[in-house]
Amino acid sequence: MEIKGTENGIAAMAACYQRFDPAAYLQYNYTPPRADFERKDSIVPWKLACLHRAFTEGDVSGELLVDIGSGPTLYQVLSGCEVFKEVLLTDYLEVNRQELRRWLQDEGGCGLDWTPYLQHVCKLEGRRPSAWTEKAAKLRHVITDILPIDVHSAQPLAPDALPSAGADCLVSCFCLESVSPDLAAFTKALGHIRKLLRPGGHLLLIGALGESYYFGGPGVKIPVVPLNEAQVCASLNESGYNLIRLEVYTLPQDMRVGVDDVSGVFFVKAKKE
Ligand SMILES: Nc1ncnc2c1ncn2[C@@H]1O[C@@H](CSCCNC[C@@H]2Cc3ccc([N+](=O)[O-])cc3CN2)[C@@H](O)[C@H]1O
Repeated sequence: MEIKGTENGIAAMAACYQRFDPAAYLQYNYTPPRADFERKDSIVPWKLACLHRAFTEGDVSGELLVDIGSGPTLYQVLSGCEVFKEVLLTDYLEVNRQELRRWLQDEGGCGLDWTPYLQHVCKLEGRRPSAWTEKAAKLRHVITDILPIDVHSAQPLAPDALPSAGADCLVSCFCLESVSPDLAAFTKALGHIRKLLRPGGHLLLIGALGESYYFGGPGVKIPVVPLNEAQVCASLNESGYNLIRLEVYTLPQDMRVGVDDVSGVFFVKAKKE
């Protein structure tokens, strides 16, 4: 019964995503107060600091970084693009892949101005904020493709998408728990993406704690499997990762803006032994 339930849940989830609105989603989550670079306790600066530290503390290296479920956002690879020669972005929806392509081709009409994000990460790297144009150029150089992905498939990417050895590092932000109908599906998806990673490679995972829904557009209410820290740790362990670090951010009241019922955000650095 459980399996049947999960299959139906995954199909229902896919139907929800047909109504996902990238522009609205960007406005809900990637503008102030959640993305306020003047506020020490804003969520996006916290996420960027976690990613900067994880990519630059010396144990993460290689050629290829793959971002799992990029959505219409780029912030997740702003630090990684300085460490890896090649970055692949992925998403389930063509509307999101198109949004990313628009930015990459610098043709204007993007749903969000990423300049403040680029400037903030330059600051984290000890560079002058005006170096953001170099970082933008670097990003446009290292991102070599934007691929379709389905984390519920035992083979999430097309067979020839990655070198046979796999990716050297995976990053995934707010994806798995938002596309999984239950904890079993979340854990299984972690196992599916693990196969994309070479032995010794790292997984950098950011996700929501206590989230049961979010709005992917006006009136587009998308169910989320609510997770707590213990479940995240157990799922990582069960799906074959070694946990290196788990950090938690608890949302201040004024970050709860009605677009979801998130209570916290987790950051995980883990390794595939
Ligand atoms: N089967 C699939 N495989 C892979 N990707 C898939 C699949 N189905 C949909 N997708 C793809 O995954 C989706 C990724 S966006 C998911 C949004 N996650 C929840 C949202 C995000 C968010 C952001 C920021 C903050 N905060 O506190 O600052 C909180 C929150 C919590 N609410 C979307 O791109 C879809 O296109």
